[in-house]
Amino acid sequence: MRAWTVSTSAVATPSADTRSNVADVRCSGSAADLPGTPLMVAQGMVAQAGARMITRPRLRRVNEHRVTSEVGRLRTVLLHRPGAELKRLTPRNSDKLLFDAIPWAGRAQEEHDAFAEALRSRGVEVLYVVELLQDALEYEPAREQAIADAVVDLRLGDQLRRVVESYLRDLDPERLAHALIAGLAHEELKAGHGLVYRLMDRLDFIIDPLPGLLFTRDNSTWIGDRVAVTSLAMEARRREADLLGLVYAHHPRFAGMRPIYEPTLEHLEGGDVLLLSPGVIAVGTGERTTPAGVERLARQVTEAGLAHTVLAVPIAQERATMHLDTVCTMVDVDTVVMYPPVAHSLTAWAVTLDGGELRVAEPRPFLDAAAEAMGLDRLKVIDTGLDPVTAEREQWDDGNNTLAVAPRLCVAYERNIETNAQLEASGIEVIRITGSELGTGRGGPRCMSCPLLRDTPELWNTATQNTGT
Ligand SMILES: NC(=[NH2+])NCCC[C@H](N)C(=O)O
Repeated sequence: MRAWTVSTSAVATPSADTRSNVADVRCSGSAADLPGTPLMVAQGMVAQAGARMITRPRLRRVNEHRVTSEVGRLRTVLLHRPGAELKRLTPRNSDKLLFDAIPWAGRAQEEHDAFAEALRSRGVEVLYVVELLQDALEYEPAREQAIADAVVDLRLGDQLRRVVESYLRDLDPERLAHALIAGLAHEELKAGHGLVYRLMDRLDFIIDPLPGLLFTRDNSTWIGDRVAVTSLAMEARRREADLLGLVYAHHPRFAGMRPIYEPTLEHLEGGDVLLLSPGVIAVGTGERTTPAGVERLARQVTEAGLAHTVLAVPIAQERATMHLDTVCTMVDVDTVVMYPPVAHSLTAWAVTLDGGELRVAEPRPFLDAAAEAMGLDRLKVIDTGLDPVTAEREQWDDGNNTLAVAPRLCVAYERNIETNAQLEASGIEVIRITGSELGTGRGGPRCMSCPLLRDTPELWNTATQNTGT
């Protein structure tokens, strides 16, 4: 990774308006290959997130975000600390909001803080969605877009829509971000008269909460130096991508970056997207990502030179395997951990760009197709060797959903005792975190994290293949 140093004298002075705190400065130090590249510099701000004071990051270079693999040393990650939206979950709405149980919100926050701390203690910069969103909402066009997205719901009708719009317009960025994420309950809006408001169930929401935002992997995912703002398949999660889209479009940290995918395109979720190696992407297709979504992504990334091969990997259309990363994650440059029943039965259809057209190869075993595209003799599988019942239980509890912090170092839920023991027996260091409450949403460390910057591992730094960067 390049070491950038920035003249601190160029950092703008603090003020409430993010825009006024953005300044162009010049690189110094080891930036000889990019002389005079402009830096976007946002001043350090302090924000209240829950009960904790968080200092916002200060310096960012345009396009300082880049992810070319699953396992390169993790430098920057985007998380969402679960908040009031978890307290909206009830037995009546949890199915629709895609949670399998009602989480104890305070404990979930503690678990999440420990997750973030485990990453920080390994030198990872942790960003929070809510802070980036609040910053973005300082901009009038971002506010307008956010409000328009929130009231598009046809359930509202014209009259109530106008009331909600004017309610949201009166909120400052912090409270607006809160309403967009935690939702707006019927009782919170004193809309008084009006047919829709009066006929609505008192326990219903005018703006639905977004508990799924916890799983930042799904609503946006980075490929090289571009972000894919995804097209979420489940109604309950669609607005998440709108919020991430706002962040990437309006936050100065991402100025100049054009997304490679958008929520208006065919369904594609980040949990299905695995960056096997620079230039090679596996994309699961099942309950969430559609074949059309894989085809669209393949076109976008091959035409942009971000990848040379996209492997379409069909997975069972079931809740237990909603994304490819529920059954397979990478723990080293040439090693995956996989749910045993699928390890040798998954297939892959290799898609490449040939004379402007997408060419689709005949399906082959996933492990073979992946190894070939990655230029490896073989892709190693950590065979957890578990009996079928333990394997099924631990898969359900996201045992295969690890987050690599570096090659052979990953974060995993502690409860998956057998899977973690097998990982360690194979030479993978495991950072264990508790997830009894976080896991009620059916997602593990990989689902709860969106890497923004990883080093490219040594193996591929020297490789001659198309790196897509
Ligand atoms: N990448 C993942 N596996 N994400 C898990 C998402 C879980 C979430 N409750 C959903 O159903 O959408």
